[in-house]
Amino acid sequence: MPPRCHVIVNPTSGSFSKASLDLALAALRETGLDPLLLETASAEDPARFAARICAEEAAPLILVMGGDGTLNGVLNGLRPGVATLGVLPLGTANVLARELKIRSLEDALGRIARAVSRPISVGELECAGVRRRFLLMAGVGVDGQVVRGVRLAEKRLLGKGAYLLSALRVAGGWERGTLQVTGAGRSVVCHSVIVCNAARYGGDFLLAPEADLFSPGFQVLCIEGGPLNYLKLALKLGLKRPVPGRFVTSFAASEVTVAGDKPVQLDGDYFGVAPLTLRSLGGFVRVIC
Ligand SMILES: Nc1ncnc2c1ncn2[C@@H]1O[C@H](COP(=O)(O)OP(=O)(O)OP(=O)(O)O)[C@@H](O)[C@H]1O
Repeated sequence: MPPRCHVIVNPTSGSFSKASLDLALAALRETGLDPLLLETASAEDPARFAARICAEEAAPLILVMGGDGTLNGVLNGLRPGVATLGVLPLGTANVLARELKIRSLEDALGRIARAVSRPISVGELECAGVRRRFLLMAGVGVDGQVVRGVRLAEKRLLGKGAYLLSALRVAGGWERGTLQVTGAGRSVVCHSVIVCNAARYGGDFLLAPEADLFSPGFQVLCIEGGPLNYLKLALKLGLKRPVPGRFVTSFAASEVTVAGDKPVQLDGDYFGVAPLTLRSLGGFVRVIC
């Protein structure tokens, strides 16, 4: 019997199409795999499906067709060190796929056929007794506010443009409070913090080149100041220039606490409100790369 793989598909993700799904299933069968399709019907399904698969199989291969939010859901249903994940990017930003330098669906299918995988580290957030894992980044402050303010209808219509609209609304009602970020013997008072488990952010923008999915630990970027500083930061990222050091304090840490009461985003989806603690979990899951 051909080896089984589970294909968790989010039909609501940014660039999903029935044609892509059919192409992927046919390619997987051609590779000699037996794909079992699990189509999500709600935002809770990715984690539920992953938990069920890990309860039933010792070393499952789970392929995720969707974006970073669906991958985050799957990550949160996994048992540590058990599964191998494959990414079939059909989301809006597809940051994990970009981080793994996956260029297209066809490229992703080629990598699954070659079956080379490596363990990656992930992050775990703890907030008011709730734990949630993340693959890419946790943002507290302005980017949490921007993600919270994204309207679904605008995202469907404009894709990434919906984040720009939300950012304009955030700039219009600027909030001046501070956060206290503590980790690796440092304590920084700032306006926002982005704790990076991966180097890229929001697409192909290289925010934290020192952060490495394949090594434990985070790169912590503490941002000070008002809207002008965030605009400068966005322009530098857009122009592929290094992040400015004058108002961004950057350090490496494997555990970070954030005190303050600002909105939090995890892997591009809204989570809730700080305070919180973030920990790096080394070698949590293998990923096809
Ligand atoms: N069937 C579904 N109905 C509604 N929401 C879903 C469904 N399946 C998954 N979701 C949730 O939708 C959110 C967005 O999905 P996903 O990340 O796949 O697409 P995206 O937002 O277009 O891509 P990216 O995150 O890469 O920008 C995730 O939080 C995911 O858990």
